[in-house]
Formats: sequence, structure tokens, C-alpha cells
Amino acid sequence: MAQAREGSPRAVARLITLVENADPALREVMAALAPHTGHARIIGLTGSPGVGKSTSTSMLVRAYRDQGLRVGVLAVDPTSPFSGGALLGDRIRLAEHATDRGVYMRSMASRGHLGGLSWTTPQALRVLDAAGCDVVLLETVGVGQSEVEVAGLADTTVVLLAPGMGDGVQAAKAGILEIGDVFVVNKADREGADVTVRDIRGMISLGDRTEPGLWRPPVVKTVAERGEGVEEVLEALDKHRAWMEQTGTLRQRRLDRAAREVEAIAVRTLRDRMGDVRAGRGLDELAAQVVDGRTDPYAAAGTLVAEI
Ligand SMILES: Nc1nc2c(ncn2[C@@H]2O[C@H](COP(=O)(O)OP(=O)(O)OP(=O)(O)O)[C@@H](O)[C@H]2O)c(=O)[nH]1
Repeated sequence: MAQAREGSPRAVARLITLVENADPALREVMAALAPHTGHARIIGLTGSPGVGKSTSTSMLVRAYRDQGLRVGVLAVDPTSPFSGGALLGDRIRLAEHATDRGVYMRSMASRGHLGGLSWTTPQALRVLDAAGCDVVLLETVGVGQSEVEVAGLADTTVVLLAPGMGDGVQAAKAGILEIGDVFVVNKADREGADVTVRDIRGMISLGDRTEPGLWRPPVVKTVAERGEGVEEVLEALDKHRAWMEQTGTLRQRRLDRAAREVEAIAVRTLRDRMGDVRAGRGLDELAAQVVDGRTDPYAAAGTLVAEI
């Protein structure tokens, strides 16, 4: 744990593996980490495959490293059953940071994982936060619901789009307009970038976010491959951060996040105990009573809950 706090990549990796495996040791680990959390800025990046997420992540890592900040990158793929370092390590676009001690990268798969995304990701973020990351970039592959779910885990969510492909319309359909705090139209070297920017701006102003005091998401153009537009992205992120602090939104988002995290752990604990009751044949007995008409399902459920 002390090693993880000093930023030893191996120690951090071990802790995240505990999270992935829902290891019983987590309870103690989390208790020890708690006083060291709350510092990291969590920035979510999402968008359809191929839009340039890893290129943009790499661009942001470089920019934050230039500011002397320690950066964590957590890539979550809700569609993949694979996990561990391999997925991310293979990604050439992030390879330049692989030997940088100030960067910690990890990919996590959540399909088929106990409790799924809502359970593992916040705890992995907590580990990176406690390990001293100033910024954590949370990258997800866009697949509808899990995309929205992951947006709830970040302080600021960046939605990446690319010109053409009717991305603006896609975004509106997928409910992505609601989750974006900052929109980035990447591949601005390609034709149609301005049209996409205009489309998104139009859709945002049609939404309900034009009231005074509400955040109006900026739309920024980038060419991630060449690092163009990174200053504008950083500025948009800083502005959003400042707005969140002024309005109390940051605290509110973190409260919502913690509430969901606690709930997810509680539900898991209850499910485990329910398994114990089942194993002890307590549920069989209740079922028999219901079948025989000796009790009703509501009363039986009440007994079960009380036992749990
Ligand atoms: N023309 C152009 N191509 C870019 C730009 N940024 C990224 N690309 C290219 O787009 C392709 C996809 O980039 P990635 O960063 O791997 O995209 P991704 O969204 O992470 O893709 P997945 O890992 O499949 O989700 C690569 O071939 C990049 O070289 C850009 O600004 N302009």
C-alpha cells in the first residue's frame, strides 16, 4: 500500500487486480486508502470506436505531463471480457508513455465481472487517486448505456466526435448530448469538421442548457494526431472545473458518485448473504411454506430480509 502511494506501478497494478477480483482484502485496502483520496481530477473521454480516443488521451497525457502533473489512464471496455495490462499496453498510441514513471496506465474489462462497471470502475479510480495521480483520464469505448454509466463516474465528461459519419445525429440518438460537458470534434483536418461543430452547437442550444448559470458545453476542434487544439481542450476543461467549483456541482457529482458506489457495495454484500441463506437451505424452507400455503411470498420475503 505504501508503495502504491509512492506510485510504484506494480503496487498500483496489484491493488487494481484486487478490485477486479473482488478480493476480500479490498475492505482493508479501501479503509487505508480513504484518507488519501479526493485529490485527483477525473476526466472521462468517450466516443465511438475509431474517433481518436487513444490518440486524444495520449495528447492530453503529454500536455498534463508538461505541466508536471502525475497522470493515470484507466481504459474501460464494457464489451470485452479481457482485462489486465495487455489491452492497453498493446496500444501504440499510448506506448510513448509506457516508460514514464509519472504515468500510470491500466485497462479494465467489465463484461461478466461481478457487479460490472458500476462496481469495479469507481474503486479502481479510488486506487489511482490515492496513488497520487493529479489527473485520471477515464477512457471508454462507446456503447450506449455503459457510456452513460461511465460518464457518471467522471468529474468532467469529454465527448469525442469526428466529421462526417453523421456523428452529430448519432450523438443525439445515443443520448450523448446530455452527458457531454465538453465536445471535441477530432480529425478536424478532414472535410466537414465545421459542419459537425455547427450541428453540435445547434443541438446543444436546442436543449435545455441555455438558462443563465447553467453550463453551456464548449465545442472544440482538434487534430489529435498532431496535437493541434490541445490548448483549447485544456482551457475548456479548466473552465468547466472552475464552473463546477463555483456552483457546487463538483461536490454534488462526487456525492452522487459516492452514493452509487456505496449502494453497489451494499447490494453486493446483500446478494452474498442471500447466497449464504440459500446454501443453508433457509430459502428452501421458505419456498416450501409458500407452496404449501403456510405463508405468502411477501411474508416469506420479509423473513428472508430479516435473516439477511
Ligand atoms: N486524420 C486524422 N486521423 C486521426 C486523428 N486522430 C486520430 N486519427 C486516426 O484515427 C484512427 C483511430 O484513432 P484511435 O486513437 O486509435 O481511435 P480510438 O477512438 O481510440 O479507437 P478505438 O481504440 O477503436 O476505440 C487512427 O488511425 C489514428 O491515427 C486526427 O486528428 N486526424
